[in-house]
Amino acid sequence: MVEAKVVVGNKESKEGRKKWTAIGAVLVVLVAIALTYKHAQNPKSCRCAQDSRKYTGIVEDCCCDYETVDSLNGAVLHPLLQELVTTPFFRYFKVKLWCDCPFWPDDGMCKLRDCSVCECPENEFPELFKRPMKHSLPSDDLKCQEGKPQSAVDRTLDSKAFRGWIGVDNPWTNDDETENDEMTYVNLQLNPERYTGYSGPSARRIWDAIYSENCPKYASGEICKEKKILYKLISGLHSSISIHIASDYLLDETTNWWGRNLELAYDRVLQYPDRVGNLYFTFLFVLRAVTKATNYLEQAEYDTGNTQEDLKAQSLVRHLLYNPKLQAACPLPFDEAKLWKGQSGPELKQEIQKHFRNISAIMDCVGCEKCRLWGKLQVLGLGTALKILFSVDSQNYPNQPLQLQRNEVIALVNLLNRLSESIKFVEEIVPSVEKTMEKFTSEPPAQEISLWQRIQDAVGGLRSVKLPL
Ligand SMILES: Cc1cc2nc3c(=O)[nH]c(=O)nc-3n(C[C@H](O)[C@H](O)[C@H](O)COP(=O)(O)OP(=O)(O)OC[C@H]3O[C@@H](n4cnc5c(N)ncnc54)[C@H](O)[C@@H]3O)c2cc1C
Repeated sequence: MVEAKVVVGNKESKEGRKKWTAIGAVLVVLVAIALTYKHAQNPKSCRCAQDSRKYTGIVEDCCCDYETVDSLNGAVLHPLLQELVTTPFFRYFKVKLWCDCPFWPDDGMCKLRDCSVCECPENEFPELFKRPMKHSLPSDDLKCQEGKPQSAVDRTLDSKAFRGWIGVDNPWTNDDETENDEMTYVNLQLNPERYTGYSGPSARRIWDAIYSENCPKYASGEICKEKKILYKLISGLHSSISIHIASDYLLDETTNWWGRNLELAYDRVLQYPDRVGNLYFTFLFVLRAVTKATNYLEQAEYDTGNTQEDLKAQSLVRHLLYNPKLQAACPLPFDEAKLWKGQSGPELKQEIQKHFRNISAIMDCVGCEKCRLWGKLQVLGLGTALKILFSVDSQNYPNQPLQLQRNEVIALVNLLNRLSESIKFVEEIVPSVEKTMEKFTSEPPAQEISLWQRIQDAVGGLRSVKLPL
């Protein structure tokens, strides 16, 4: 009996399996039809389901892919730069903070005290920084040369051997960087780039003015590659600024609670693949400038009077310039040699230079001190990258060596660090945001209210909520 029951039971279960297989097959067909229909309605959501990692392949106009940038940045560049920018040499930036707008009067719309910059007390910044010309060569000082110019010593060798900081003009930027009473030193570590509340028509007018500098004459027609590059640099910087606002946002003003605002990151940057692409482009462009200036940066002096910290800065710079992983994975992040070719090259370069100088001048119109500080620093950083890549050709003209000001080097490295932080943020956040967006788009609209709560929860482990100050 027992055996018979077992046999009957097996028979029953076989039939049952057949029945369930048939139901399963029908379900599979139904799901396939539903997915095909959904894909036709919303192709993006299906793509996201298959691959939540949106950014793959070569970064447009660059020589390196997204995956390599992410892994290099995470493993090498980000940790290195984070340490480098805390050294005394790189943390003090000289800047004119007066709002001295040549285009329209200041209409600052800054709402928060976080807008203002904490300047350095006199005794805080390095002694050596106060005497910037101490190391420069008195090449045009004719007082001690007894009249005849030919009696002057040829200092070519000296100036090669001597690696002091001198004041040289940057044709890409507007500011007069030479020492004057209007300049203040700011400790960048005390003034992080984050949410300040600066917004509305004032901020919008600045961005509009900056973008209109890109192609004022070509708005209707084609943009040449060089102009496109200027646009991409500005857009990449804009993405980075928005990411910093989102990553350090005042979530609750009454309790002074700071943390990540992922909705803002998504609304302003992540939902636009071109803005993310431009961020990666700008990062690679600046990285290329840094590596191209290797000889100069390697030999430069990083003196602030604090031997231990200065040696650390020098050693970190070398690690950055000669990193084997960087050299192997992304030896030429961006190929500047492809630009400025053809007959109109030099004029085009001058024209773009003029536009970039205007962008630099517009920074004086930013109606929020802290935004102005970081705006000026990062535009100077971009101007320095442009100068390194396009205004100096020491390979073909060895008698025109690259010369940078201390402030330019500080701006360049701090800009690279800011971009590296933004890339890290995007890389960490994109898969979770995309996945949550995918789930969200496949669920009924009743869930809408909790979307950002769910994204926050999904990336909860990555969140770094700041305690009230
Ligand atoms: C130089 C500068 C520095 C600033 N620094 C800070 C700061 O440190 N902290 C702070 O809280 N605020 C800062 N702001 C203000 C901030 O950038 C925004 O302007 C503000 O938060 C209002 O944002 P919004 O939503 O109106 O869009 P905005 O960011 O002002 O953008 C304006 C328009 O530009 C376009 N756009 C946006 N992003 C891109 C992109 N990546 N590429 C191409 N086009 C784009 C869009 O059409 C958008 O509507 C700064 C502004 C400027 C001009």
